[in-house]
Amino acid sequence: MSIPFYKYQGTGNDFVLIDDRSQTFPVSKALIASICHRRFGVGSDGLILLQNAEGYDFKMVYFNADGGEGSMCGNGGRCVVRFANDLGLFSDSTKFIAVDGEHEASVSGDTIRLKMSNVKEVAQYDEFDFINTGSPHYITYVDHIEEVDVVNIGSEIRYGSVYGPKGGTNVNFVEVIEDNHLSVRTYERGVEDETFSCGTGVTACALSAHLHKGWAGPVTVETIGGTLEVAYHETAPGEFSDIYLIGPAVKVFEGNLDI
Ligand SMILES: N[C@H](CCC[C@H](N)C(=O)O)C(=O)O
Repeated sequence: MSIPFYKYQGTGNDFVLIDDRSQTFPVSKALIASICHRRFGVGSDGLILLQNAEGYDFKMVYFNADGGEGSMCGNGGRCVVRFANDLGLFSDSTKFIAVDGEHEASVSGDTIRLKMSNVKEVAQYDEFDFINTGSPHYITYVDHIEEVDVVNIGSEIRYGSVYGPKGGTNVNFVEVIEDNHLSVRTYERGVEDETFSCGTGVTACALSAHLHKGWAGPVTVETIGGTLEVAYHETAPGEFSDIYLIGPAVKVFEGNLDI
């Protein structure tokens, strides 16, 4: 069977997108992992099905590269918004549903502005912060981000005794560049590697930095794959609404999967 697919990337976080409005894609962990595999498949950090949903322009169903159904993906969200726009499902602004609830987004040129779920709780510890921005994020601050062994330290924390048994966590390393400006590198669970950018992670780091530094935002965040911006409103100490993840998302190529 031959299934058309589209490859998109947002700041180097790349995804296979499938128009599954007919809901005929044969979801299986092994199949999705093989499509995402960088040697045997198309190669991507995840796979997203665009499906119909009543009352919304579309539904986003996200899978990590290991084939497991993931929690929210911020860069994938921006890519599926661009995909829906390319398919003609909306013109400037959209409302869609994902695993963590409803999202609004708008498209302006190359830039996608995606509204993220509200954050009601930030856990702060001596060594790190923990924030769920649709996906779980461990956040720790470093002085020289280019020297961090992201894969080894990240996987120790992801599989460690605190978060391992709870389903794991994504692990972010943050260097403060100047006021309202960060550099972030992320170990992503489900990919089990460093990715070029992680949208929910970048969002969590911006909120964490706001609490540490008292910045007004928006916060500009450098990732390996490019620059993102996070705007937010702190409604009460450690509670945020109107959180927006802003940055580019583009189509790279399209083809057919022989499965
Ligand atoms: N790349 C994604 C995160 C995917 C979430 C996933 N790695 C997990 O928590 O299972 C992002 O841009 O937000």
